[in-house]
Amino acid sequence: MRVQVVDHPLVAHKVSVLRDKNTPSSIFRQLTDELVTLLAYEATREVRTEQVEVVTPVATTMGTSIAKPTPLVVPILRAGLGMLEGMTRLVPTAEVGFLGMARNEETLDIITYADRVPNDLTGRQVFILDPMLATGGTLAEAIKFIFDRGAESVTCICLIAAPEGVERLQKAHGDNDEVHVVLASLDEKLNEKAYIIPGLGDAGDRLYGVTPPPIS
Ligand SMILES: O=P(O)(O)OC[C@H]1O[C@H](OP(=O)(O)OP(=O)(O)O)[C@H](O)[C@@H]1O
Ligand SMILES: O=c1cc[nH]c(=O)[nH]1
Ligand SMILES: [Mg+2]
Repeated sequence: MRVQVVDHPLVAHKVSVLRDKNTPSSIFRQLTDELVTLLAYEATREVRTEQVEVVTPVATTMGTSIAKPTPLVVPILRAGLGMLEGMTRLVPTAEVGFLGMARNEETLDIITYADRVPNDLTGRQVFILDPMLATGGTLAEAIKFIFDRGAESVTCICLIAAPEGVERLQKAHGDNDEVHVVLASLDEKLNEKAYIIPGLGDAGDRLYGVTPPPIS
């Protein structure tokens, strides 16, 4: 497993505004969208391509095209949905599946409440979108879910991670070279409620302005 923290002043600036508790949902959504595009640029470096013939107005040349099967993007509902548009803007030919997952805030167990992902992912490069990697429970489960359907590789694009979550993924997938995690920030730690410190609070609530009932 490879972990990459994107070290760029624009990323650092936008993450700092996201963290601010006074940043309203409208700006939070916009910054999330912008950050995904910056992270996705790095995360897609190894996307499979093929050579194609291109006829310019003056010559014929060989060009590069994203190969089939096209990348599959999987946002983890709810918060990952805030990252979808930024990703598909950068990779418009990508296909999209959806996974609804929520952690029970008491037990920290993960509940998968929606599976809208194709059954057969044989040979596919999959990009999982979720802004927060806290205990790592959600992503560990999501990565396993995607590989169980036959995917070739999984790249997770997250905004903020806790070291505890990265360690959990290392334990689960450390020996798999086909797992890649791209982050905007690796924070200090988790607090006693498993929230990332300093973090930005609950990403879903901040994106959409509401706190849904607990899931069980
Ligand atoms: O690493 P973990 O400890 O599993 O926590 C991270 C998960 O928590 C958040 O989702 P949440 O369960 O709050 O659902 P939501 O997106 O609907 O708010 C976040 O978007 C991750 O999916
Ligand atoms: O800090 C955290 C931890 C889990 N989920 C979030 O949205 N934020
Ligand atoms: Mg939430």
